[in-house]
Amino acid sequence: MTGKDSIYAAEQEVKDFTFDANVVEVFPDMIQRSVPGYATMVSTMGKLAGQFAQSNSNLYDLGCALGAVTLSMRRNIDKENCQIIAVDNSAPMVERCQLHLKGFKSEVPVDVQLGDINEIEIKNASVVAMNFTLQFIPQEQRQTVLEKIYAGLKPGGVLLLSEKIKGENDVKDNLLIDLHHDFKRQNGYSELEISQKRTAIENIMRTDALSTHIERLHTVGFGNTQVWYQCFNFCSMVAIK
Ligand SMILES: Nc1ncnc2c1ncn2[C@@H]1O[C@H](C[S@+](CC[C@H]([NH3+])C(=O)[O-])CC(=O)[O-])[C@@H](O)[C@H]1O
Ligand SMILES: O=C(O)C(=O)Cc1ccccc1
Repeated sequence: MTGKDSIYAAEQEVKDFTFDANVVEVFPDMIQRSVPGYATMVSTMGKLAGQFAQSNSNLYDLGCALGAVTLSMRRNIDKENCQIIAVDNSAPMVERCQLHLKGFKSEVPVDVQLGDINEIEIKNASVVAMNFTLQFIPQEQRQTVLEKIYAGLKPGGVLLLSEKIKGENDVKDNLLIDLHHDFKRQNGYSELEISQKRTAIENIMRTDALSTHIERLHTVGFGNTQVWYQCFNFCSMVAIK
């Protein structure tokens, strides 16, 4: 069973963060204590998926981790002949996700795939969800990924995108970072855990400003983009084709 995140509790030589078996064990606790509004984002993405799902189409959960968004989307789909394709490039995540999904019954088929977002095909999609995943794609590749998603979406289809964001200048960025660190402290993380985690993700998770995200979504063709959630430096958007 999953446990409490104490990965950075002891002082250590901090290496780049990876989604390995140790992280899988504590992932639900880690994400719940680290991301303000995570449960709200997951449940609302499910509602939006239910609203935008089209009959005879695919719904994608890219960077599915343990499948929280997949489960939330699946609970809300009431259209005929939909299937969910959940993708993650971490083998231990995919393995645990498959196990986890078996615990819930549904009519909607789910295909959990080990794969890289840069390499998978997106086709006949009414909904594509990326809940804190684009941030792990190198910045110079993000537009290409979004172009592929846009091309694979049906007219009226949506991208549901949640991201940790950077403030628009250093003053605003530091204000958001301080509020987020306070949130983590309140959730029981020590100063050492907060600072070692920050070091672990600084090379592998580069955040963009919200304005960069919005401009990029418009550049690839999305006509309507709406931010529907923001708390500190955590944000969720819906982009409609
Ligand atoms: N190139 C890639 N291709 C596929 N997967 C990737 C890639 N890069 C990273 N990942 C995967 O993206 C997920 C990011 S976690 C998403 C939470 C989930 N959406 C949730 O709603 O609970 C967010 C976080 O922990 O910061 C991990 O499982 C990675 O293995
Ligand atoms: O763990 C943290 O403090 C982070 O900021 C990383 C993060 C960002 C978004 C989703 C999950 C974890």
